[in-house]
This record gives sequence, structure tokens and C-alpha cells, in this order.
Amino acid sequence: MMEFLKDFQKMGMYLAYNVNVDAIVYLNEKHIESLIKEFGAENIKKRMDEYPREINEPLDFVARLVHALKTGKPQAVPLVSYETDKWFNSRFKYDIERIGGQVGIIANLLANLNFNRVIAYSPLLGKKQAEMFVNKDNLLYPVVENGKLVLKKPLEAYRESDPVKINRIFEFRAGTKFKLGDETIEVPYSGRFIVACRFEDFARIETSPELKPYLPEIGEMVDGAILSGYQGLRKYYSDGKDANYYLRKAKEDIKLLRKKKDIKIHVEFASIQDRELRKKVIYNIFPLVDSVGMDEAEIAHILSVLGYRELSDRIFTYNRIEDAVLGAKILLDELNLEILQVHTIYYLMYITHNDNPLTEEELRKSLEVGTALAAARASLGDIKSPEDVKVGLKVPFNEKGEYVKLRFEEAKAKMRTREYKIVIIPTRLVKNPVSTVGLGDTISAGAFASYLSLLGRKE
Ligand SMILES: Nc1ncnc2c1ncn2[C@@H]1O[C@H](COP(=O)(O)OP(=O)(O)O)[C@@H](O)[C@H]1O
Ligand SMILES: O=P(O)(O)OC[C@H]1O[C@](O)(CO)[C@@H](O)[C@@H]1O
Ligand SMILES: [Mg+2]
Repeated sequence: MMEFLKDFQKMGMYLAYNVNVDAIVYLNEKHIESLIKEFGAENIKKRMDEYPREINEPLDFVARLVHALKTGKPQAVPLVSYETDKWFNSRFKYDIERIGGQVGIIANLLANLNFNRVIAYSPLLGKKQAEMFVNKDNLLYPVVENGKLVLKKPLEAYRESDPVKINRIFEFRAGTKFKLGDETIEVPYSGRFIVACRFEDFARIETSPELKPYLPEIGEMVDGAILSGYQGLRKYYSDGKDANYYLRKAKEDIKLLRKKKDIKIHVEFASIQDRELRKKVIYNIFPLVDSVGMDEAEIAHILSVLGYRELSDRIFTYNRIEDAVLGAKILLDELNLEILQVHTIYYLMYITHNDNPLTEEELRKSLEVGTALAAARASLGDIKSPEDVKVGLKVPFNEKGEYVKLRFEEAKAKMRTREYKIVIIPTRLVKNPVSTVGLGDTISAGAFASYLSLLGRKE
């Protein structure tokens, strides 16, 4: 771990596109019971069966929340109604507000780990948002001034008139029990439910036309890029643009970033409820990048739109490791990725083709960076310095670890895996995490950065 922390001080990373404010509620039994009382168990059950993929009214939210609590799976559902946005504000008191979005979370993490340079971009940067980035010389926002690329601290670069996007995060904990009509539900795993604000202002996931010509220059300044936020796209926009338009622009960005230097690009996937949009993002973006990270719900969602519905349902319902391995193989091959990383509550997995320059041992080391960082963040709330990582290293691997390894070896023996390198490690699981939102982003950032550092040593 310490060798990586040293390497990180020499590395640069570009991050785009999504940053927001996470307004967090720690859900307890009382919250849930009062929601059920207010909306009625029967109404909620009926709406759960309908499975709304957007939140148009409060009942949509309650139904999807209870569904998430029942499965214990990490979920995110778009909020599209201004009315309901107001309802959230009057209905909940938020426990804390923190920086959110893959860019926000990863930028602060890498800057605090003393990366040489972190360039964080999002099309919108309001004042409140800028204030949430850590104020350090190594965290910079790109702007164009007098025809030149200038990197500025977010506090010197924000635009007063830019709106700030607020997502609501409901943190739930394993063991929470409540009644839905006659049914008693016990939350099986801890996690978060995200109400992702999807107003049109926030849905233009793109590089500003002004900055775009400088992407090759930015690419030259860094060792890698982590791209995310495509989940924020809409199918249609009021000015006639559509998801295809933004995805074409997104593909241009990827090519521009690599124009002067062949940097590795990681995409951190996030839940996309709309199946058509999900498919578009996968087919347009994945084949252009090297590395993709996602959680277990997301791999199930992806397999479902690629046509593997049965496998997808199995992953969702039974959490069996052999299904995850099979799913990962399919994804790696069909989209021809260099490396795929899947994070779940109990284990992290990498799959690459057999000709990957890293050994299985090295790949495992890279995953260990990810889980150590997540455990540190889960314990402390935030990683403020490289020192904090030690806290993560003291968190033991979870008690299901040995079982997971055994099942993994069994799965490998049964399956054709010779053309791949597949490794898993158990997670270091914190019993009472400060929060869980962003732990996946943390794992992926640590895994990808250490992957780059290991590749660098081979040169
Ligand atoms: N209490 C915990 N301690 C350590 N790691 C955790 C804990 N809870 C969750 N994690 C890790 O965080 C991951 C969550 O990832 P993900 O669902 O992508 O979250 P997010 O998108 O909010 O970052 C889990 O798969 C697990 O590996
Ligand atoms: O999909 P959006 O609205 O960009 O939000 C991403 C969400 O995912 C997270 O980055 C966690 O992975 C949250 O902090 C954030 O609320
Ligand atoms: Mg995630």
C-alpha cells in the first residue's frame, strides 16, 4: 500500500463530468414506518409492482425506496418533478451535506492522497459546489482565458450563476426492521438509495465548446482519466437535442483526450433506470475506454439489456459468485474492455484477458488498494491525508471472505477461464460506516490509480 501512496504523488488524473451535493438522510425504523403510514401499505405495494423508473411523485419514491430496502441493493432513481423536489425538502431533515458525484468524491480523495495533479471538470460549477472541493494546490478546474488553457482552484473558477444540483441520499442499514401491511421486512445489507436529480439544466453532460479544443493538452498533463456521469443524460431535451447528440460529443472527448498521449481511461458506471438509455451508454462508451467499474446491481442491469436476462435476475436475486464471474466474462468480451472491476459488499473482482501485462498477484494488490481506501473512508467519513489510509488497513477482511474465496475457486474450476485473468479479494467491511455513498467511487479510483501505477512499473 505504502509503495502506491508514493507513486500517487507523481501521478496526474483528469476527472469529468459529474459533481453534485449529496444531502444525506440516515434512515431509521421511524422514518420508514411514518412513510408507510402516510402512503398506505397497499398503495405502496401496488406501485412497487409497477416499478416506476422515474420519480414523478412522492409515492414513486416510497415504492422504490421500500423495494431497495427489501433487496438491500444499491439503487439510484431519477427525480424529474420540481414539485416532488420541494416535497423532499419539506418532508426530510438532512443529516449532512457532502460533495457527491464521481468527480466530486474522487477529486477530493485523490487530492487528499497528495496526487501530483487532479484536474476536475464539470460543465456546471456554482459557488456552493466549488466550496465543497478541498482547497489544495493539486486540485484544479480547467478554464480558458485569452485563448489559453488555465488551471485554477475551483474557488477561483466558479460561476455565480451556475445552479447547484442536489441529490438526496438515503443511507440504510442491515437489520433495520419494519412492517409493510402483513409483511415484516428486514433490510439484508447496508447501503444507499439515491434520488438523483435529473432536471434538464443538470442533464447536459458535456465538455463546454470552449474547453473542448484543449482536451488533447489536458490528456498530455495526466496519466489517466476517470469519466462518469453519463447516467445523467436524458433521451430528449427541450431544444431538440437528444442522448445520441451528447453521446457523439462524449466519444469525441475520449478521442481528444488521447490525441497527444495514449492515456488509459476508466469509466465509473452508475445505475441507469431507462433500459434504452442504458444500452446506448454501454454501446457508445464502453468500447472506447480501457477500464470500467461498477457494483453488483449495475452489472446485473447491464447484462439484462445485453440480452442475458436470466443471468441478470440470478445475480440480482442470489448473489452467487459464479454468476458474477460469468457475467463479467460476457461483459469483458462483448465490449472488449482491457479490464473490468466489479465491487460488491463481500468481494471485489477484476477480470482481464490473459495477455494483460499484470500478474494475478499484482491485480490482487491493486484491488487491495481499493478496499483499504473504502474501509478508511467508511471508518472516518473522509480520507483527509495519506496517513488516514492506515485506518483502512486495520479493518479486517469480512468474515465471509474465506467462503467467498472457496466458492470462487469452485466456480473457476467449473468454467472455461483459461483466456482470462480473474482475481477476487474479500472486502474490508466496516461494521458501522459513517456513510456508504461514494464507497464504490473510492474503490474504483484506488483500483484504477494503482492499476496505472503497476502498469507504469512494467515500462
Ligand atoms: N461498511 C462498508 N465498509 C467498507 N466498504 C463498504 C461498506 N459498505 C459498502 N462498501 C463497499 O462499497 C461498495 C459500494 O459501491 P457502490 O454501490 O458503487 O456505491 P457508490 O456508487 O455510492 O460509490 C460496495 O460494493 C462495497 O464494496
Ligand atoms: O447520477 P448523478 O446524479 O450524477 O449522481 C451520482 C451519485 O453517485 C455518487 O457519486 C455515488 O457513487 C453520489 O455521490 C451521487 O449522488
Ligand atoms: Mg457506484
